[in-house]
Amino acid sequence: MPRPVVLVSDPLPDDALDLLRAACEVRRTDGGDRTRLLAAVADASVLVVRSGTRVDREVFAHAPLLKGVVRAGVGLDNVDTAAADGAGVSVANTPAANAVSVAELTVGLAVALARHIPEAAQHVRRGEWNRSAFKGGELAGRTLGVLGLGRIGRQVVRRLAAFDMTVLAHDPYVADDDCRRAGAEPVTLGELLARSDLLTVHLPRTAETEGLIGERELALAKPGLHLVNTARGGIVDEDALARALKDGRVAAAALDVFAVEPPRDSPLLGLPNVLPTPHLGAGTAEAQHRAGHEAARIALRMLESRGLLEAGGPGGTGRPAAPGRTGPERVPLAGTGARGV
Ligand SMILES: NC(=O)c1ccc[n+]([C@@H]2O[C@H](COP(=O)([O-])OP(=O)(O)OC[C@H]3O[C@@H](n4cnc5c(N)ncnc54)[C@H](O)[C@@H]3O)[C@@H](O)[C@H]2O)c1
Ligand SMILES: O=C(O)CC[C@@H](O)C(=O)O
Repeated sequence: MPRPVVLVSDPLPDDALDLLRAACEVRRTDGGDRTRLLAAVADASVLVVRSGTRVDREVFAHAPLLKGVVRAGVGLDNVDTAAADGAGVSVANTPAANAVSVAELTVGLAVALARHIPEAAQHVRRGEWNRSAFKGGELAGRTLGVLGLGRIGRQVVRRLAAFDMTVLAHDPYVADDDCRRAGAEPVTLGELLARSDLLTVHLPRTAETEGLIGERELALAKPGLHLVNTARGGIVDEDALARALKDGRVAAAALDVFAVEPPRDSPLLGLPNVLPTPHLGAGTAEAQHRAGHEAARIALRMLESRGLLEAGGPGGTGRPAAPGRTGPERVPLAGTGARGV
């Protein structure tokens, strides 16, 4: 049987690539280079991406052999899952792989805002030593608002509750009892905004969540709010947030994500009370190792289930081979609650 082609169009750790190479022909391309991507995907049976590759109808039209797309990471907003369904292509992600890393970055950003750490570091580097210019505030005793109580939101609750914060959460898809068990008081979005000193966003970017925090919502926010977004750009409207930061309704924002990345034209970049990071939430060795390995194993399982790889091979599931299984069978997504087709 010829070795199936797995196209990897975003950075993946070497050990995950080795897992794929043991059973497949692995080809690399740059998902940001559209022309090369469309040419390279022509022979691919599985495409493995992170957030740098837009997988849309045009990609499926250029990929007659494609059976699966694997997103090494959480957000599937860069994959058109309806178009994949139409093309008979399975889609999977690695929903749990980077939750701890994103939660830890969120805590770091919250503390950095509260204590002016980036500005203070720049100050010292400039040879200055004016300690009173950087008076901060404690997180202890303040109120945390978590928007989106999924995997990452829950990890953030656990960590910031240990800072002695009062914790509120808004997530219409989580039952109140479950929310309380996770350590947060369930509240409406309006109450979350009105009561939170620190608001942290952990939603997927969907048609429903795009612009969810806009002018009207920011007007409801408690004066002096600190906002952290490590989820997706566009959930918080950037123009509205820029206005709120300029007039002081929002005191400071830490943003790991932007509506367009890199965010060259964002109205937020020039503001002194914005702490931007370059989409670093999953940027740890541990998260990338977990996501890369999980993505590689899912890719192998997809190939097995389509009869393109012997079951039980390197990294395989060990399930007995099922001759003739070439139909459009769906590979279950890793973890629970993830979306896919
Ligand atoms: N910065 C990064 O590098 C990075 C890394 C991983 C994930 N992310 C982003 O973080 C997001 C959250 O990740 P997760 O693993 O916690 O996902 P998750 O699916 O476990 O949780 C998302 C939660 O949002 C809730 N939700 C959906 N619509 C909502 C709405 N309108 N109002 C309130 N809650 C709503 C869902 O019910 C769910 O509980 C991902 O979708 C991804 O976009 C970013
Ligand atoms: O690929 C990345 O590093 C970003 C991952 C992150 O945004 C995700 O949704 O998992």
